[in-house]
Amino acid sequence: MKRSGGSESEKRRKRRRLLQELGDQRIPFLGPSDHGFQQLWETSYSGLALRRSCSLPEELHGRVEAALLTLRQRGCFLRDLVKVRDRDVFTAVSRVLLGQPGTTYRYLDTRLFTIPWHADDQRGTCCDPDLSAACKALWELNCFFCSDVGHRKEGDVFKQCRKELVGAIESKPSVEGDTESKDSEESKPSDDGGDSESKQSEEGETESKHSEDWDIESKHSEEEGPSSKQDAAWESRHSDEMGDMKPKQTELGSPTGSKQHSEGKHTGWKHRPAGSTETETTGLGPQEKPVAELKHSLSGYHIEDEDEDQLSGQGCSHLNPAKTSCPGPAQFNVTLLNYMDPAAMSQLKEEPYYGMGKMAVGWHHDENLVSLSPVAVYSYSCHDDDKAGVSSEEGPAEKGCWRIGLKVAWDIHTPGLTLPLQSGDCYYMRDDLNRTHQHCVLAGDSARFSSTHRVAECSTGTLDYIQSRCREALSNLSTDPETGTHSLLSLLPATLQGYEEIHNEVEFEWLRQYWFQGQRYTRFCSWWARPMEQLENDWREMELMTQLFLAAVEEEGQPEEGRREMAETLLTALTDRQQHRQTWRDRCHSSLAQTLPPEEAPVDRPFWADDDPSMPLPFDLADIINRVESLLWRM
Ligand SMILES: O=C(O)CCC(=O)C(=O)O
Ligand SMILES: [Fe+2]
Repeated sequence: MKRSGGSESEKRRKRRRLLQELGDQRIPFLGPSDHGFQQLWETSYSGLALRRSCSLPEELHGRVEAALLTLRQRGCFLRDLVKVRDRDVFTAVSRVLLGQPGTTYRYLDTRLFTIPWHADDQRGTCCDPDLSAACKALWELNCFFCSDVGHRKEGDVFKQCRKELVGAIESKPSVEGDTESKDSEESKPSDDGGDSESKQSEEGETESKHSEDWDIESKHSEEEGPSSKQDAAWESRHSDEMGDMKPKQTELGSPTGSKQHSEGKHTGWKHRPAGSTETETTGLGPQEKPVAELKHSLSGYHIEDEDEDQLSGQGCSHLNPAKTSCPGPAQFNVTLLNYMDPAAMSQLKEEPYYGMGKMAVGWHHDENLVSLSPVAVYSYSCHDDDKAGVSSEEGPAEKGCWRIGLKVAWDIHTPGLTLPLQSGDCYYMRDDLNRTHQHCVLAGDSARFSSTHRVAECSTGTLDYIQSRCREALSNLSTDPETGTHSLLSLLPATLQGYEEIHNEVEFEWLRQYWFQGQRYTRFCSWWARPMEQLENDWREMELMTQLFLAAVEEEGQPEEGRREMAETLLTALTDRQQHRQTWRDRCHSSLAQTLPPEEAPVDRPFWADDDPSMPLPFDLADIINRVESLLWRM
């Protein structure tokens, strides 16, 4: 796995030092109702941009929401059994990857394969019409983001929205009657007489005290909490981290110590201007409203935006589904969809450093992205009709709102930032925000989806890429058309080494990654079935090539020097292969893997018995490795 900058131990040291310095104190964080929020956003989180729900075309909301519900209903959302610091862990959120056909996205030692989105009306035959429509809707959303994220002048989107936020806060939408919001003023870091400044110093990855790889490994880690049926297994493996994650008890002197208990102030914060009372009177969140009503309820809150007409109008040319590629400079090629219903989670971890609340996704950087590329996120929280009916006084959308948390990496000076998201809100992480900052997702009360659009760095992550690699390797295999006898064209060690590496790449980065995720891909969509079969056929030919390589090494009467070099090359490749096979076997047979239902259970494939006549070499390479080793000793 790629690691960026600094050694493990250096980071651990740095982290420890900063944690020591922080002691029992919490780092302050600001939400929209805190003084200084806007300024903090501008000065320390300027790469974050927000686009409110109301400024997206309603049709798009409708299609995207329907798509997400379809995908959920089909069971497409699954928790990933990822690897963090050599441990197998289930992600707390369930996920599915959509994107350009043949693209993959790799995170935490897991390669996700896209369900292809459908860019035009020529519907693929890989999935049924409902799924196909869902994929298309997310492609449309992707086009919207491609166009929107690079479209505006710096800061445009959120400046407008912040103005709106501040307006909403200043007008203290008392219709909501949230008394807690006042109390929370007392716990603002800015009210602590400068303590927020003085108590902080060079932190580090505080979050990483329970996940030391977090800052480097990025993306989701073990921080993702347990849930449902895997809880017990998860907890037993993570009791140490869970211990670490527990909020600290000593809060004295911490300006944010009481913040956690005053989450109401966030719930008291309203996006709507005072006077927009529809949600209150109906007690329903926007999602439950008829479209016309929704439009009306949002209209009082529209941002005065140069693109407003274009965005809310019918004629969004950039949404034209007939186009196969998206306009705009940001070419998001995948979206990783997340889903979590907090009610189904028996235990979510508390955000440990700021006291921000329960985390659905722990602190991380998004990994495997093109450097400096933006990330665009659509947030959809499903409102619970029953609850909404009961709490007619408070808009359910604000109560128990989902929030995104941000922090500056390796920094305990700068307060964290939380941004509540109402259903349909979108946010962008631009410039180097993802590199310099980390983000987490703080769970609200309702079930929630997000669609996170990314420019995946896929120079070695597309089907085209791996197919061309396979062709390259197989170009060294010659078959006599008359006898069918196989031979290797080149026996140069450097050449053979390259081809053995391709052999390992296709086996471990593609075949085993794919089958480890069980039947999940073929269950919903047949797109990958045939390519995977082809890759497996290519790989089998490469097994034959390795066998020929071994035969050449073991052949007597060759010049000693050349043979030694060949044997060493082969030994390295085989040892590597043997180790990786064992790692994948272990992953497939881990106790967590056993908890999965058959259709999701990892498959250890390719696997074959020693006496399988169709396979040129055994699965277990121990004997061959011994043979090559002793041959080298004898030389
Ligand atoms: O759900 C979100 O808003 C963001 C999720 C996230 O950070 C991720 O998937 O990497
Ligand atoms: Fe993320």
